[in-house]
Amino acid sequence: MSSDAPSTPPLRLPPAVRRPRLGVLISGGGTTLLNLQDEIDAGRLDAEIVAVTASRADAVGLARAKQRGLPVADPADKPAGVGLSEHVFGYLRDHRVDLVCLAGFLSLLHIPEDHRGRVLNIHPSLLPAFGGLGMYGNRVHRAVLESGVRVSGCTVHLADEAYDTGPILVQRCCPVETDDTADSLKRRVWEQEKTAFPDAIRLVAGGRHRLEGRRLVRA
Ligand SMILES: Nc1nc2c(c(=O)[nH]1)N[C@@H](CN(C=O)c1ccc(C(=O)N[C@@H](CCC(=O)O)C(=O)O)cc1)CN2
Ligand SMILES: NCC(=O)N[C@@H]1O[C@H](COP(=O)([O-])[O-])[C@@H](O)[C@H]1O
Repeated sequence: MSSDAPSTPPLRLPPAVRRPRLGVLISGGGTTLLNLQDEIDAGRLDAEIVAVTASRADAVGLARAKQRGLPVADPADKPAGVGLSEHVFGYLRDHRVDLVCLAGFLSLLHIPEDHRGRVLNIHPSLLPAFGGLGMYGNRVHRAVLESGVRVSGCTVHLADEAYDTGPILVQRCCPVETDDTADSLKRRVWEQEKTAFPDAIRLVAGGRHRLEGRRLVRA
């Protein structure tokens, strides 16, 4: 059967970059963003956060980022009639961002050609399970508990055109305990998220891997 639908070329990882300039996109508390800055300050992650913005003007993390001295663009400055993705990628381009980190960013992004393969997302489950539309924050942990699985964790993946379907870069797992609540599971998964995102940034910036279809392999 033939289709006239335009096919999107497969994602490719970018070339190595010694000290990546990071753009970080948030929607909520900014804990993931501040953890990245903590890792940089501790000398464990050789990177620089050069641009931060959010999908919503009331994201608490924006104030926390400003307090920390990070460069923040106010989402309220988006002109009416300009799409969120167009506005966000214009800002990231202006700041010559190498890698874009979706750190609890809750909107679907339309990723332009010059940023394909450079956008990383962290998700608090072991994808491909418990991902997709409606799966964010504690909703993920509640779905995990209701399913009865005994292991959960987090995934850092390259963002493609859809929610949570891009090639997987890093996964970390942890047990699901029989007396867990969504909050206790969230805390255990977060302990894994703290190192998974920096690991994925180092992996992509290192330039020593490539994608073979969806599979990450040594270059
Ligand atoms: N092009 C891509 N954009 C985004 C990706 C991606 O992989 N490709 N990942 C998401 C992050 N994500 C989980 O990791 C996620 C975020 C939000 C939702 C969701 O259902 N959102 C609601 C709106 C919620 C709100 O604004 O409060 C919705 O779309 O109706 C699902 C998954 C980031 N973007
Ligand atoms: N589907 C995306 C998703 O659920 N992301 C999750 O939201 C939290 C963001 O917290 P923060 O806003 O305090 O950094 C993080 O746990 C992240 O994995």
